[in-house]
Amino acid sequence: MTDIDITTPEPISEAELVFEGALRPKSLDEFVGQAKVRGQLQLLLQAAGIQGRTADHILLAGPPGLGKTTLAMIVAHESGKPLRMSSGPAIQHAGDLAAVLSSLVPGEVLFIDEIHRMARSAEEMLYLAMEDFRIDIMVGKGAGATSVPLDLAPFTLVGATTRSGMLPNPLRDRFGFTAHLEFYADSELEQVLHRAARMLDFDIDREGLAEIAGRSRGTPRIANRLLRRVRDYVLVHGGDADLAAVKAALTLYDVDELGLDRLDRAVMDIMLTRFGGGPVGLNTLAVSVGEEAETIESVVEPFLVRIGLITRTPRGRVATPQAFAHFGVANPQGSFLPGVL
Ligand SMILES: Nc1ncnc2c1ncn2[C@@H]1O[C@H](COP(=O)(O)OP(=O)(O)OP(=O)(O)O)[C@@H](O)[C@H]1O
Repeated sequence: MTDIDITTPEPISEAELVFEGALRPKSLDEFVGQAKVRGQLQLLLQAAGIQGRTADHILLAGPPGLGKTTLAMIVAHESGKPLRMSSGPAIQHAGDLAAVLSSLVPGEVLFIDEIHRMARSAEEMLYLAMEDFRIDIMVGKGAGATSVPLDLAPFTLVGATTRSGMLPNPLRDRFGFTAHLEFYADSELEQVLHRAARMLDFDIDREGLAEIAGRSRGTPRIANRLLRRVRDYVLVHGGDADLAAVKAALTLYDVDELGLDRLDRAVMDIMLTRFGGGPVGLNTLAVSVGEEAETIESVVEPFLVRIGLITRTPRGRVATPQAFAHFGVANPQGSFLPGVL
């Protein structure tokens, strides 16, 4: 495993998906953090329950690994309804979507991950389905083609996206509620880790948990993954699972105190040394580090902005004085203050 793998917010193996499944909170009460979103969802589900109808459609927006799939599962669980899972890339034709929609049972929760990557023709079918629980199916070809309306069972759509800006307005407007998931505070990640350690029967002390939380990029998926690597380390080397063991394990995996990975460091290096701190355009940055602009925009940038290493300006991305200080690079705009972070 490389350092890119370990702090990437996407799942990295089948084994990890199984592991995640076991650790997923099953109810809103067990779900740590995102207090505002939790309260909003609770109200929405309770109101639907009182009126005996399906809950409004829900859009979950935010960077990967913050709990969108988990929340979709919780919505189904709390409504006492089955969950059907699909994803944008799997829906490449309107027919793919029609097959899913026409087989839903009443009240079912349909989760579409990466909904911004669905085919355009399917999007249009979804508008009508979301609004009227109905779709039009085209029968025949050419001049003789006719559209046959098909009634659907009422359902709740839960869409997840890392790029809510890429959703067409007519689709976005049809969601009754959009939840913007935020990165987690370190104290919240400590709770996630505490719960996971208990479930894994792994005896690790508070300081150790706090250290893992601080290096997890505000992301529960990464926190749980780092916990597993520390558990491996203690298993192999013996001794207590304490701060020293955590530091040794995470140094081995090249995860620094801020949780930066190789791609983050590559982006910062290019900005600081080649462009003197910027402004640098997104595409220039992506080409310079050999990555997709989408990955830079939805995965790398939000975290670097959040920890204060870069800012977004109308002219491009700009490194902050803290970034120069953290990487020990002289700031052409001002004085060099090592260790400010
Ligand atoms: N609030 C939370 N409390 C406890 N565990 C959480 C929370 N949010 C996420 N997790 C854990 O983090 C892991 C990743 O969560 P999840 O798969 O829901 O993320 P996601 O946002 O759907 O990511 P992606 O969009 O990449 O699928 C799971 O193991 C889940 O148990």
